[in-house]
Amino acid sequence: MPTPHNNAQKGQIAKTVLMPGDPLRAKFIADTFLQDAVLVNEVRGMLAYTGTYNGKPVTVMGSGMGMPSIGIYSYELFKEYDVDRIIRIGSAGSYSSDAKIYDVVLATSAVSESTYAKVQSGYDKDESYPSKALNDSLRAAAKRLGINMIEGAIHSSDVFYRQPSDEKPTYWEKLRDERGCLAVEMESFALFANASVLGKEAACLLTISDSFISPEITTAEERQTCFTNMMKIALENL
Ligand SMILES: O=P(O)(O)O[C@H]1O[C@H](CO)[C@@H](O)[C@H]1O
Ligand SMILES: O=c1cc[nH]c(=O)[nH]1
Repeated sequence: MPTPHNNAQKGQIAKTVLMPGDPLRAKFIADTFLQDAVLVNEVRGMLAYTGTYNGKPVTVMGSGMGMPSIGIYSYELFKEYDVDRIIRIGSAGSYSSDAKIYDVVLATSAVSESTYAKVQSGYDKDESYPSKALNDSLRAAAKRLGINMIEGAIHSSDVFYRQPSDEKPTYWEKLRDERGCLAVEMESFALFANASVLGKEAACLLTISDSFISPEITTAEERQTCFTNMMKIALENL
């Protein structure tokens, strides 16, 4: 029962899907952590693998970058493949001295300028929310592993490269100080909105890859391979 964007058969996708933006991060997770991983989608290079972790079935699939992209893939997974829960595992830029490079952030909400949810379902608020039960389960998994997580709102942005501006405070200082956003990424607002309208569960774990307040930055290779703590938490949650 393939879709225009996914040529997996229905039974080839597990009930729980881990979704990094980068399809090569999905391949890394399959190669590093899964047993008996099988490539089940490669349409548009959006690699998806299904295997097991400690005997539990799981699929890892790239979402691409931005809300339109994760909007398509997550909607199809929930609606056409009967997926119950999607855990995004992404990279993020820190807006706060509380979130340092390689720290893991658990999103408690996603604040966004995106029109995705309004257009998709008429939802006209600028903040969407993960599943409370799934977040609790991720907290318990992190605790079992002894991995520290920072929690808070995140900014889901439609724009990666903004034109420089002299505005003070900056847009990101306002998001931090007025909305409590710890960091920025580009997908969770749409993922949470899709899960909510379809009665499914979603959550988002992020690893800080760069910072708006200090010059620290990680390479593309590190982003692909070194974000293992959030991967371990998401897998332990199974
Ligand atoms: O590392 P991923 O999961 O792709 O997440 C972040 O990285 C991309 C931008 O570089 C955006 O997709 C953003 O959300
Ligand atoms: O969306 C993102 C992800 C990582 N770093 C950023 O600055 N933005």
